[in-house]
Amino acid sequence: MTNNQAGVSGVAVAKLPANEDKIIPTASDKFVLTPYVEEIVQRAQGYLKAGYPVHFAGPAGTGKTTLAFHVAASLRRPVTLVHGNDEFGSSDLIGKDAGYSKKQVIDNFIHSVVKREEEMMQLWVDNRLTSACRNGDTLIYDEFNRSRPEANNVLLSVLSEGVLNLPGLRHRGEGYLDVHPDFHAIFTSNPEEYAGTHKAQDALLDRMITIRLEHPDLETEIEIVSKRSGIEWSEAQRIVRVMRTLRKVKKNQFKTTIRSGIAVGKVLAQSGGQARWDNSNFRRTCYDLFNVVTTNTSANNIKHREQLISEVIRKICSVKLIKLDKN
Ligand SMILES: Nc1ncnc2c1ncn2[C@@H]1O[C@H](COP(=O)(O)OP(=O)(O)OP(=O)(O)O)[C@@H](O)[C@H]1O
Repeated sequence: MTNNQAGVSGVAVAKLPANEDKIIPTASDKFVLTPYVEEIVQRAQGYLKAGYPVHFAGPAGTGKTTLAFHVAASLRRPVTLVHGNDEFGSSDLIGKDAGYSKKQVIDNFIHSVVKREEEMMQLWVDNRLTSACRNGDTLIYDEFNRSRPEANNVLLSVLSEGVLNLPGLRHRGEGYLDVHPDFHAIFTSNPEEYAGTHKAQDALLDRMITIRLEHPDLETEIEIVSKRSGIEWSEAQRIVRVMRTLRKVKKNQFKTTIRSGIAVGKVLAQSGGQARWDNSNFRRTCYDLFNVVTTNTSANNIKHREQLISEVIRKICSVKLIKLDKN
């Protein structure tokens, strides 16, 4: 990604003007807006309009970040993007002192007298949250629970009182910043992720409205896989039905996500083949993408899981898929 292009997998195309630490998201024709997506978008827009931050929470690949960008684009304000990070301190959000600047005046107006005046000034550099609050931008805080709760504490007064506490600027009489009325915040998190995440403080969750996302409905998944990979709708339908059937096999824990479906579709599009059981390339790609196992899974178990995937592909691909029912 270059400095002038930022985006979420091509869904919301975003531009970053040179010298600006911001993104201007614009609508993209790759974004899929089915009734399922539309309902979520409208709910989020309604909450933001009412002055509440929105939090998209859901498992990996359920479209949280894509939705966050799409909803942010509809606010027509620049977007400040922050990714949660375990190493963040509050200064990574608000800013910090960046040294001193020294001003020296040497007055030699009277020939025999030299007067020297020195002034030291502390230099402060705003970080992303501060500039978003100052300018009324939209903050997207992706995977905010990857940052430690202490780092996120600065958000409490921003979200409830509309005030950003900047202790580092107290000496300049700017210790509190009134948050710009156009400022909005959209958060994302994955409550199922336990590696590298922290439990968000209740006080923060209480200040936002959480929209829980699950895997989208059948129609939406097919549309996304088809549009994002470039394969025919009918081919995407087979891939998605394989994914959705595997998801129901609880014991084997197949974590098939739209992302893996898009990847299977892209490989298929590139090889020019079809999503059929007798296409060994297709079967192999499904094993590689859908059979995600841990390092200590035995070779026997991996084989068994591949057989299961193969059976599901055979079953799905042997029926004529013309009707779209929502299961
Ligand atoms: N409405 C949509 N239109 C088009 N593509 C979408 C849509 N929703 C999701 N996608 C695609 O699905 C994939 C997963 O979406 P996204 O990255 O937003 O999920 P996520 O929930 O943020 O995932 P993670 O938790 O892993 O970061 C991406 O490739 C994205 O482009």
